[in-house]
Amino acid sequence: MSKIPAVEFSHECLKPGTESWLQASKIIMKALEDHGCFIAEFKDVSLELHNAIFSVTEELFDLPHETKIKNTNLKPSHGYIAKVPGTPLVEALNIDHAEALEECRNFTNLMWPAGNDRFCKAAHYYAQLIEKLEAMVMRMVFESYGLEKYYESYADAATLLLRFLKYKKPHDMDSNINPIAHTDKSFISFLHQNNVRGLEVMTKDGEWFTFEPSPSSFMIMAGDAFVAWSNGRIKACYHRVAVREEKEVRYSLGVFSYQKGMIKTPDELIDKEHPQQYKPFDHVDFLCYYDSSDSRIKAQSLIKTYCGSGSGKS
Ligand SMILES: O=C(O)CCC(=O)C(=O)O
Ligand SMILES: [Fe+2]
Repeated sequence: MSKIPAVEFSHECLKPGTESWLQASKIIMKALEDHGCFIAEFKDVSLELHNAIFSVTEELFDLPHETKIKNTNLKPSHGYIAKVPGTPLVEALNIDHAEALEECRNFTNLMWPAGNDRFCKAAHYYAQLIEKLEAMVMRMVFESYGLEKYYESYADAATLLLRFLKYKKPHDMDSNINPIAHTDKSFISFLHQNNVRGLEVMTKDGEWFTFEPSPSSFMIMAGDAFVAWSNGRIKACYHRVAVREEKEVRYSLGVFSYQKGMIKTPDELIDKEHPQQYKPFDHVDFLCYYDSSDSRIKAQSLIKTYCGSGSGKS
């Protein structure tokens, strides 16, 4: 059985160009091309920070429904998500551009008009840490493909969506709390969970792998946009949430990286052996396309249908 590789990351210790950096790059590239995911043991996230962020997450979900619905966004799945048919016990709130303190503050003031500095600080600090992790991972990918000259423009166009998720335990067997298996629409996603396991990813052998919760463990998954950018070299991680434990409510945090504007496969990744598989596309437009698709096909990645070279998109 293939296991998902785990790599130790630390902003302080893992420096570009060092032997440990090159080693980590090799492991993550193979994992992204094989499974579409890997586990990061991100030492910058201490138990204390883990507890702090999940404590404010609980506080957020304890707010009344009337308050939570104020979290709106024109982009699909970027605002309050609740009472979705089929999964009524899953709830999510989202901070778009969470890397910007201003956006964390706006969200906080919307949820707590009298202010909640503890929440704002924890959310922004967490987003900044993931931003550092994202930068390390993506720099490794660009370098591994010999595309470091494009890294800065990628980083300038990257935005982070911070999602808080809650899975309530069902009181009856009829209500399902587990959303359908899917691939993310993001470029790359970072998943972190409280002490209740639930996230499962599909390995290259088609088996479900359970991600064990730990305060500094992150499941890093490639989304559909990453697949198109890499001309199909990187796989999108197919995953699902299956909460099997009865005892507690599950909370998780997702950080999803999106690109502002167009995503285009670098010319260097296109040649005779690797003909262009995806046409350039706008990331938000792809999200809208997915959102308006029939829910029966939502389990599929849809990126091929949307902008695959054989698709109708010109
Ligand atoms: O809760 C999780 O661990 C996963 C959530 C997820 O897959 C998503 O929001 O796309
Ligand atoms: Fe997902």
